[in-house]
Amino acid sequence: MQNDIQEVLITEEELQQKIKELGRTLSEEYAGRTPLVICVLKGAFIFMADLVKAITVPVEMDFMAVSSYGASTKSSGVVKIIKDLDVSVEGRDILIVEDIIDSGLTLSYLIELLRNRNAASINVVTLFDKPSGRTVNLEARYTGFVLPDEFVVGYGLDYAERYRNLPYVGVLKPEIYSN
Ligand SMILES: O=P(O)(O)OC[C@H]1O[C@H](OP(=O)(O)OP(=O)(O)O)[C@H](O)[C@@H]1O
Ligand code: HPA
Ligand SMILES: [Mg+2]
Repeated sequence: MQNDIQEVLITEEELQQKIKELGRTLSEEYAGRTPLVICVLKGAFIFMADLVKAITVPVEMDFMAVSSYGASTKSSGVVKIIKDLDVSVEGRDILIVEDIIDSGLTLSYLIELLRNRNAASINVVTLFDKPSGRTVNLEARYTGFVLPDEFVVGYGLDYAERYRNLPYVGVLKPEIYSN
């Protein structure tokens, strides 16, 4: 697996340090409240696990699975709900946890959905942002790292379901995509 990586963009240490910082900021933002933290599966599961441990206010958690990339490096443009939330978001302060915003299609779809379900507030924290990929106008309130225009893997991010378990983020060797 390590041999498939051309370049490490963000190390494990850099990721962990940034997540601690985000946790501190979010703990201040939500002081006195109990947000419903929503993990966007599958990609965000590792970030979610580390982030909630760095948040010191009480939180409730739920999970939603959506997919638009499949086994491709390009968004299909169609966001498919694979698993919906278990709880109602009505009147809740929602914190959406994403691994990456690329085209922005996944999040714009989710935000619209949660607005229609009458959430009290909706904030987004994303570990990675790739502004060059954007096809809809959308920004997260909190962003960990801004990435260059390259398809990345690791720390939850996959290519054809592999590489999610790398503890760092990197770029694959080009020959991997043509296999
Ligand atoms: O801004 P966008 O262009 O919509 O891309 C970002 C979304 O794409 C990825 O999910 P994917 O559809 O690959 O599903 P996965 O999380 O199960 O890998 C990623 O985890 C984000 O949710
Ligand atoms: O760069 C990426 N890597 C993995 N999954 C993704 N989904 C959107 N962009 C990416
Ligand atoms: Mg994916």
